[in-house]
Amino acid sequence: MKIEFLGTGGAVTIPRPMCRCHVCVEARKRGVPYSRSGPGVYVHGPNLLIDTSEDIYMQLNRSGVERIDAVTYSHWHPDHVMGRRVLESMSGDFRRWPPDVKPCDVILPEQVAADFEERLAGAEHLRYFESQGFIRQRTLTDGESYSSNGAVITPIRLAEDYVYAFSIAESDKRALIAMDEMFGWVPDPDLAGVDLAVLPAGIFEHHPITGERQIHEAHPVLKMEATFAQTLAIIERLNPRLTLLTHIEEMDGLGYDDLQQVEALLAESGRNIKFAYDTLVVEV
Ligand SMILES: Nc1ccn([C@@H]2O[C@@H]3COP(=O)(O)O[C@H]3[C@H]2O)c(=O)n1
Repeated sequence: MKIEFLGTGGAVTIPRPMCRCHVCVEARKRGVPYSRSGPGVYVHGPNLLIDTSEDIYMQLNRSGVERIDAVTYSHWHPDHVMGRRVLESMSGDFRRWPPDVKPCDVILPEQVAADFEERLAGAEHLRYFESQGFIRQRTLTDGESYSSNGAVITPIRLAEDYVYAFSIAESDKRALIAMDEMFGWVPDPDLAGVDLAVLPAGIFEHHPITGERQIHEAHPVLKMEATFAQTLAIIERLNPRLTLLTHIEEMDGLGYDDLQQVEALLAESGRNIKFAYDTLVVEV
């Protein structure tokens, strides 16, 4: 299987509109890999799209994706779902009569399905798409898996229990893809040693090169969002062959070159941890 990073930004993408910080100015000038659009990953093989940020239209048009056999969502947050109308645009037949629509499977882990009923009109929107034949919805109870083109996809509920990571097994390869929300998560031992882990980088309480504090110790976000240091501890336990970090927030003020330096420091201590960037494709 191949993992394609459609977007490696977080809730605040890079560049942030009208921001004049050096990271945003550089991203506006240089584009990818300095720019980072909304969170989204596509898995070639199962042909599975994970999350649809507001940037999904641009991302799919820019990408090597030729068909989507299934879409799933990690959680209800707006930065991960607000591009969902792509399900209509990619499947709808608006001229033939009767229309020749090929529905796409939308696989919802049970808590995500429940949260879509309460949040951002997600369930209403998906029910409309289903009524038009654009999608077929399927809710997975926790522990249940879904097969697509020979790959087995299992949602894994995180400590932030409204959020799921996805274990994807295809022939003798295993990938773990977590789109966000590592706070408090202790990976199950049976996940140890996956070939590839895709994880959110976490927020940078300290500058990863200078060590300088970047987030006030009393900031409430430190009680809600995993930090980069906490993410590194999770990686220690998970012990993947390769880790790719994503969901990199503009407000952390780290550009692509900064993160390349961090990669080099991690490699010096024998850790195979890299920062993903928009359009990156990795063979597992
Ligand atoms: N003070 C804050 C608040 C939030 N955040 C990031 O914004 C994201 C909001 O949605 P999320 O996907 O839960 O992840 C949050 C943090 O990355 C942040 O980095 N700093």
